[in-house]
Amino acid sequence: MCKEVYAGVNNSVMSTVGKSTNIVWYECKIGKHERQQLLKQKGCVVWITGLSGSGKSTVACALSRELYARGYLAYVLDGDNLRHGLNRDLSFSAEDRSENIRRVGEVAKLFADAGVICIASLISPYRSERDACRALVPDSFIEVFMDMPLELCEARDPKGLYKLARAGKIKGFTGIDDPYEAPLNCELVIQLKNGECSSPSSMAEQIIMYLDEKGFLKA
Ligand SMILES: Nc1ncnc2c1ncn2[C@@H]1O[C@H](COP(=O)(O)OS(=O)(=O)O)[C@@H](OP(=O)(O)O)[C@H]1O
Ligand SMILES: Nc1ncnc2c1ncn2[C@@H]1O[C@H](COP(=O)(O)OP(=O)(O)O)[C@@H](O)[C@H]1O
Repeated sequence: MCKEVYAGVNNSVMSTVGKSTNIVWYECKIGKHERQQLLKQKGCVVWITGLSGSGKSTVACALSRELYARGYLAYVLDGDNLRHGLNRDLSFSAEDRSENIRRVGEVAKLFADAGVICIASLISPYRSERDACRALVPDSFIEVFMDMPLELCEARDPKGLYKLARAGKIKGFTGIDDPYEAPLNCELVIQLKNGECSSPSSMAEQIIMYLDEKGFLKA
């Protein structure tokens, strides 16, 4: 929340934002537009949501690779990886997951402002928090739902976490004893076709086609 308080010296607008008082936004001469011209692309956020094991990290990296091969700059913000650093203080409680999503949304916004195609891949189980991230970059948020059945994710179980959750050794595991709220109005849904999972590169291609159609792959 930003509350304008008063005009300080040089008529600069002093604000209170969250717990910060008396702060002033500093505008740089080189902005998003200039950076986009340099990179010949539009900064945006591709937000990949879905259950653990649904293929978020795989498609995020495939997308980053395919974009790189075509000369576009992308950067992956992966939930698991960010929990090794920026978000290492957060657990999997509802409150901490919300804070996790909020922080990743803010970081993604910075990357988009830098002109980069930011690919955020995290479970992000709550609709309202994903919507809040969308509201940070309203015209450049592409929500991608990895709509894979729980049974498939659980059968994959690459880290053995579902097994532990079923055995009661992990409490509050998404899809088992913690909620996942599927998107209602997302830009892209990636699903099984005739019961088969497409290859990561064809999923990446589906996203690239969308980015191209919407004009993100030109300045
Ligand atoms: N309780 C519980 N529930 C879900 N996931 C768990 C949990 N504990 C650990 N993990 C591992 O953490 C990864 C998810 O982290 P995220 O930051 O993406 O989660 S969230 O968006 O805050 O819900 C997730 O990685 P992915 O499998 O890549 O999704 C899991 O490996
Ligand atoms: N399109 C795909 N086809 C087949 N296997 C896949 C595909 N995408 C992911 N996988 C496999 O599924 C497992 C989970 O993928 P991962 O990307 O780690 O999911 P998430 O990041 O959602 O947890 C991995 O073993 C991965 O190799």
